[in-house]
Amino acid sequence: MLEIDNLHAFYGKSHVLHGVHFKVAPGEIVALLGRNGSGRSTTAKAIMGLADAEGDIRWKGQRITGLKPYEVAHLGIGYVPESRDIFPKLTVHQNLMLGQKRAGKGGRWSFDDMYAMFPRLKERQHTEAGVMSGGEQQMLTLCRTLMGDPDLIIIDEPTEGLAPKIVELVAEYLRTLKAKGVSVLLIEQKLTIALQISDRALVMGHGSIVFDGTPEELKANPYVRKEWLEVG
Ligand SMILES: Nc1ncnc2c1ncn2[C@@H]1O[C@H](COP(=O)(O)OP(=O)(O)OP(=O)(O)O)[C@@H](O)[C@H]1O
Repeated sequence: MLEIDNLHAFYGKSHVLHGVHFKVAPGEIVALLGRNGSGRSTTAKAIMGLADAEGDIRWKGQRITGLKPYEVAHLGIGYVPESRDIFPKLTVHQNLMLGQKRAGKGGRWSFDDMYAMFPRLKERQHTEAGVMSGGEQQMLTLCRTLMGDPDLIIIDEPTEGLAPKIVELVAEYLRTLKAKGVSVLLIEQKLTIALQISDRALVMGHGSIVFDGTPEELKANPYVRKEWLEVG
């Protein structure tokens, strides 16, 4: 479904991705792990047309390298960046309505689906998004992207800074996506959560993929965990 081969990315003269290659199959949750600065966010940005990229990014057989961000989104790849991405002056419900623009009313998700996943958003549906807490804005960003009905969603550090209870809700959200056939590329620091919910784990180091295997294979590989993830 998503196939990446020999991907290089650049910030000006700085060459930060060096031949990245991996695949995401339909309905698969793939965790993209690695230390800070290893190139995970840049990989997401390169796919979304937000970083200078060379190489092959294929989506459903079509080469999408170098497309504009709105073109990539239009093809069905949703992106939830690390920074919260909401319209602060609009209400929660209005934010979700804007998210729905790509899908129209024919999408697989309803407002009620979002409110069932995150009841706090239902309580606050008429509240201006900008006055909500960081965690609530994070939930809204996830839901707004999902309302566009992507077939793949790329999520950068969704649990960063969230209370454990909300982290559990986010994990449940990811399981719901998978149950409805949405693929997920999950950039995550929390190894335990990432390994619990993912079908496959990728580890990046210095702008390359240094491990690609199942969560069980990663758990059984102390070398990769110690060398590239700093856990024993
Ligand atoms: N806008 C930028 N301009 C120049 N260099 C950048 C920029 N963004 C990231 N880099 C560099 O690119 C490399 C990869 O960074 P990237 O953000 O992709 O890593 P990461 O694994 O996602 O880590 P983090 O969680 O810290 O973002 C790092 O060396 C980083 O310093």
